[in-house]
Amino acid sequence: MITIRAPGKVILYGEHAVVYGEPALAMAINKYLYVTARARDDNKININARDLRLAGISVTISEGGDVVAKTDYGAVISALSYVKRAIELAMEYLDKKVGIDLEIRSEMPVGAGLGTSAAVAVATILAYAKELGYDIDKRELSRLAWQVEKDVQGSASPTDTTMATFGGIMYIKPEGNNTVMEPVKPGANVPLIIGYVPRISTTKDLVAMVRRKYEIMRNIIEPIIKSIGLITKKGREALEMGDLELMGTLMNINHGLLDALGVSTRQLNDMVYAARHAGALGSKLTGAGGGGCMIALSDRIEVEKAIELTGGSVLRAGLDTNGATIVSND
Ligand SMILES: Nc1ncnc2c1ncn2[C@@H]1O[C@H](COP(=O)(O)OP(=O)(O)O)[C@@H](O)[C@H]1O
Ligand SMILES: C[C@@](O)(CCOP(=O)(O)O)CC(=O)O
Ligand SMILES: [Mg+2]
Repeated sequence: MITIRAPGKVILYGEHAVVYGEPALAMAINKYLYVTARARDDNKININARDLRLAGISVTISEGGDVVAKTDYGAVISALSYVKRAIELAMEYLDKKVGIDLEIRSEMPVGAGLGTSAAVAVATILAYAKELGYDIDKRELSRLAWQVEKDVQGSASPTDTTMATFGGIMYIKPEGNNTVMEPVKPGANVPLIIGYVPRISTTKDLVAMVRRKYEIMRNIIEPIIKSIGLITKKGREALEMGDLELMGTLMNINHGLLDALGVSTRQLNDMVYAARHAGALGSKLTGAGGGGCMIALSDRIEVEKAIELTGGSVLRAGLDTNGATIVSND
């Protein structure tokens, strides 16, 4: 039996634009998704995902007290699609099919922009390989997990899977099927507050929504995407110089452009503006949007309170520098 953990991430600059080949700047956070794997002696795959919230349960209670519970089968299968694809690709890559019990736990809200889909893909592939006694190179692990995101999401960048695999702060630029990833050394400590509200849509739907806009009015959407790319490059310089004020200004512009793409919401904007009014140097949504998470560049308690006053929850997280690691191996 083995337990693997993989970190979540926040994107400082560049979400959505990175799906179109622009760079992104991301930081792995010390909040983790855990996968425990135990090989079985049959061919079954048994998945116990404790943190998935599924709507739509129907229960029938008969006279004798028997209870029959039903849930939307399609929704269950779709919710488990990242885990299922991760196992399929791991089996293909290792050319070895063995039944497995998987137990999944997340310290992060699922589907809120912190990259749980990538963390679950990375941790599942690594847990399957290690439980069967194989080593897997981190570059290969991150490539396979990116493939999971591409297959399930339809279109995906390597940002989240790279962060969940390697950790740290990374400048990422997709180049075809390759990923240029450059570790970034910050010139100052970067204080971040994460605020979140529940998200209804998935990353898959939000990425598809931006794609539709891109196809219908490319001459308008493309400059926004390119502009986000320029912000990311400048943001990296600001981070390396430790210029927090410039970083904040760039976050604000980035948020405006994400709003222009249609991926912000009223609740996200409320949190973003409340944080700025309470003294944050900058704030933006992070991840796919549509609800979910925002980040504020600040360490002020007033900023946390302001986010909470809008109805958001606050998550305190620091930097993860290890990426995917073994937690225990019996
Ligand atoms: N703990 C988990 N167990 C099983 N699947 C998970 C878990 N966490 C995330 N996933 C998968 O990832 C999806 C959320 O991914 P996504 O919409 O990309 O949001 P994010 O990556 O920002 O959390 C879930 O709907 C589910 O399919
Ligand atoms: C919107 C996007 O740039 C980031 C999505 O992040 P998350 O799944 O919301 O954590 C998509 C991607 O990079 O594949
Ligand atoms: Mg995701």
